[in-house]
Amino acid sequence: MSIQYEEPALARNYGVVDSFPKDFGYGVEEPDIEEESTTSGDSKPRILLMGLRRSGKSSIQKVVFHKMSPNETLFLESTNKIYKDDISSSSFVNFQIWDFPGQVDFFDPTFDYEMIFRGTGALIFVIDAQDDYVEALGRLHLTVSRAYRVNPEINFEVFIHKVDGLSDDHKIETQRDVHQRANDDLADASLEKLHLSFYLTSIYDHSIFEAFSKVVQKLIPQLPTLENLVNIFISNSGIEKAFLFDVVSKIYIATDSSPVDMQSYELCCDMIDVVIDVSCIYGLREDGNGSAYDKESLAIIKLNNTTILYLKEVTKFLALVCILREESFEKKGLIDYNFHCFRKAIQEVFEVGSLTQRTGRLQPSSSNNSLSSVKIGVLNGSAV
Ligand SMILES: Nc1nc2c(ncn2[C@@H]2O[C@H](COP(=O)(O)OP(=O)(O)OP(=O)(O)O)[C@@H](O)[C@H]2O)c(=O)[nH]1
Repeated sequence: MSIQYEEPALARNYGVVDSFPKDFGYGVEEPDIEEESTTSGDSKPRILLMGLRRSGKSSIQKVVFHKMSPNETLFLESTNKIYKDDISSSSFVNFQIWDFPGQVDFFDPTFDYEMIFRGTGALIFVIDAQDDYVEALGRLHLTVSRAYRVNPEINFEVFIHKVDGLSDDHKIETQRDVHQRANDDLADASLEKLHLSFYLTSIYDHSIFEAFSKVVQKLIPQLPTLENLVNIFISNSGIEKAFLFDVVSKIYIATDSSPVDMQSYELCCDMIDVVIDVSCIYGLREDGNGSAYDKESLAIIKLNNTTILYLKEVTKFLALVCILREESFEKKGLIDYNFHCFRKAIQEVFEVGSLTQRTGRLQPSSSNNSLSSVKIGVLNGSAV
């Protein structure tokens, strides 16, 4: 069987945010896979999307990275080629997503799975939870065991998908059952060391963005540094929760160490949508030029429950979105000063535009992971 590879034809569909600058989005033409295999040492880390036909792989990719509305996915045609999508979303989230057709036989001798798995950072296996998943579990086992033998460093992620059709009890029961059976299969094959992570996902809510955020975070070696920086920033600024967002995809690449609740995450995602929409309509220059998101991007929204949402640009692709109480916002000068220090530290950690990656992980070519240069003002609420 010969496998064909397809480049994204016109994948830059931002829907309502059409006026994002061209270089704001995702996707650069990639060389053919054959070419890449010869230079696999410096190819971008890959996230593979695998699973049975119609499990929802293409929908996930389109909704998360191309702003397709969930309803539009009803009209997606079946994928019959490997579809490579280059996600150059920010200076440090820099990877390719490969969407595999459901009917691909990975174990066909003509299929160079060794090359594919060798350069892979994460393998996402999508299981349709609304369907009978026995066959999917068999395929999951075959796929991950083969991939693990080639590259034990891969993160194996299982999306129990389309859970929008399931009641809460049914969701939990399905997750427990899938978890149990998949791990039993691994134990039978003496592959206990192979770790699978499970997520309940749907394109009809924010769960797919949250799951993807966690998958991507595992590929960022600087994650502990980023989390530390967010922690230092919020604890010295009276902020309750903060997310460092990739603005286009709404994936959060880091947050503070308090637990993430879906409502806060959704609120922050909605804020990004509002800010970008308003900016697209009213923020561009009269000649239509300019960017909907730039160095000046800043928004403060007061909710009717004494909560404040605060969004500010960090880098060309990243925004910090914070949730805080109204009384903490009285120390706005302190927050602004601390934010200034935070932004500087982030920029030092990731020298903009100078990313290289090795071993399937995302790496900056030059980074300063030291927190020693971070100065944060904490003088009883007054800015320093
Ligand atoms: N209810 C529900 N339907 C979904 C969800 N995600 C995808 N779908 C639907 O599932 C169907 C198949 O989606 P695709 O994305 O084409 O599936 P695929 O896995 O890429 O399929 P192949 O290309 O054949 O391998 C579409 O009709 C989608 O609208 C979801 O979260 N919930």
